[in-house]
Amino acid sequence: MKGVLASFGFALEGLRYAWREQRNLRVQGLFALLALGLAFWLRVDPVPILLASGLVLSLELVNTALEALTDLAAPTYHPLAKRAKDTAAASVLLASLFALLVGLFHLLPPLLGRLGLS
Ligand SMILES: Nc1ncnc2c1ncn2[C@@H]1O[C@H](COP(=O)(O)OP(=O)(O)OP(=O)(O)O)[C@@H](O)[C@H]1O
Repeated sequence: MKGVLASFGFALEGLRYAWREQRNLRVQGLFALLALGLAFWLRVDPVPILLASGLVLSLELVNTALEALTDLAAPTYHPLAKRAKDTAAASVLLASLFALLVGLFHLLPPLLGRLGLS
């Protein structure tokens, strides 16, 4: 049990570090909260928003970890370091684009209805 609690503490430490250092994570967190608030306001199922936001935020954390490891392995320019960083960043971009589509398909129709525009 002590080991589990320690692992949880280390994970929270990682989350605190990434939240402090990574502006993108804070922006993504803000968008997730806004989308979730909108889902509750519109009384639609929040699960798709939770899943899409969880994916984006988790991939941003993995991207942050890969950036740190890349900087450790290649402090000076290396084409493989560039490939690793750019590909990890692409995973966040792709998840964000799909999350945007989820938000549009899921929230836009009820939002337009609520605003009397449909
Ligand atoms: N050691 C390296 N070798 C080659 N290219 C690198 C290296 N470090 C960074 N780069 C490249 O330089 C660009 C900027 O990278 P950098 O890590 O500074 O910012 P970033 O990927 O936008 O991350 P952040 O979200 O922390 O700003 C990216 O295209 C990245 O692939």
